[in-house]
Amino acid sequence: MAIPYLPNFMGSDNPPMAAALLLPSSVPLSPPIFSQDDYKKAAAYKAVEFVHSGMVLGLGTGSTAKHAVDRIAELLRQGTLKDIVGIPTSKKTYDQAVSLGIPLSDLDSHHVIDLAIDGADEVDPHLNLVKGRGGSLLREKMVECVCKKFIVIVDESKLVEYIGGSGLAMPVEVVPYCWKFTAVRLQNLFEDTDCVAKLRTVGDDGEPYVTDNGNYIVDLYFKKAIGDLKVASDRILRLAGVVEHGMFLDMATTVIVAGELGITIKNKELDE
Ligand SMILES: O=C(CO)[C@H](O)[C@H](O)COP(=O)(O)O
Repeated sequence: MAIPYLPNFMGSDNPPMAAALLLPSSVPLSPPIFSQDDYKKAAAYKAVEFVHSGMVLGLGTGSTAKHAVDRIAELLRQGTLKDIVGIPTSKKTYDQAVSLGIPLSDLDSHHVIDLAIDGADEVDPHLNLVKGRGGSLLREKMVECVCKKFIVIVDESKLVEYIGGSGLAMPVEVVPYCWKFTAVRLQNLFEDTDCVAKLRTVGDDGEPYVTDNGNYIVDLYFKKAIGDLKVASDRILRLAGVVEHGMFLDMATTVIVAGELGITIKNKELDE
């Protein structure tokens, strides 16, 4: 079926992806609609092409990374990949990988990781990221900062002009002790951007969301750009009570973006 403007991830070099994205035959020849999840899957499958047998792999967290973990498991089952060791970045990913039979380990046993694949909430033109809207930023950062290669997989909705530019949360993991005090201090750090700090909650009762590490998350909402990101990062990390923040600066080596026009691969070394 020739569909003129199908993105290039439908190419014959990737039949599984093509199959995954083909619309059912009952759908008429009106322009095919690809969902955001189709794009996430396309980016994830493309990233897994960079995985080789024998690698130690950082396994990301979230709805995009989940597709990559599924695909790695599929290639292991097929025997196309062998001797993979996964380092999961959350309990959720750990559970998914265990259920799929991916051999797992941790940072205590593997201090260097060959490749990590993970999603992101925002990607700026310099490949700086916001991560952690899924709540796993601490383990993600611990794993992804020791990777030789860190491939970020996103659909095009995650591209922003500047960090914070989506108007959505920039998460900060904080210890539960006197979190209100820490939230106020965080908000005050960025008062010139009319920043609002909010505790992340779950359920109707407003119970605090608790991370895999037993901490809380304070989400920061910026109304404008926060300026020098390294300075902002240092200021946040200097606050006692802060464990880690969701800005991943200068960490991604490659970003794979899937969208209406197909797949774009941005490499740090080429773009900087
Ligand atoms: O940082 C993350 C989890 O902590 C996720 O990678 C990020 O939230 C993107 O998630 P999704 O792929 O579901 O859009």
